[in-house]
Amino acid sequence: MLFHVRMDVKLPHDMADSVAANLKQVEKDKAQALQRSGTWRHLWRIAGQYANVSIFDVADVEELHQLLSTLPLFPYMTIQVMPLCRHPSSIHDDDR
Ligand SMILES: O=C(O)CC1=CCC(=O)O1
Repeated sequence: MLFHVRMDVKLPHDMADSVAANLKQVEKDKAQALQRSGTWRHLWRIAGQYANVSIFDVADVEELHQLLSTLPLFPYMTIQVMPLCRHPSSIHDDDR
């Protein structure tokens, strides 16, 4: 199942720079591993915002929740999820 996910990140102003840098690095490592495995299909920065739009390819909504809720930045993100299904006019065979 494909899901469109928007993540808005808001780190506390009083978070130490070193803590923030470490969290971002661990998040990056996890995100890149999930991209390599094909689970995190797309990752886009929303221009001008500390936010991203992503496409996840997971078995079901439980897997998506497990994945999102264990991201290192999860406590600092507002997340919006949209389930996707194939558009009848799509020419992309992997849109499912
Ligand atoms: O910077 C973000 O948008 C949050 C994030 C998701 C994956 C990652 O590496 O950073």
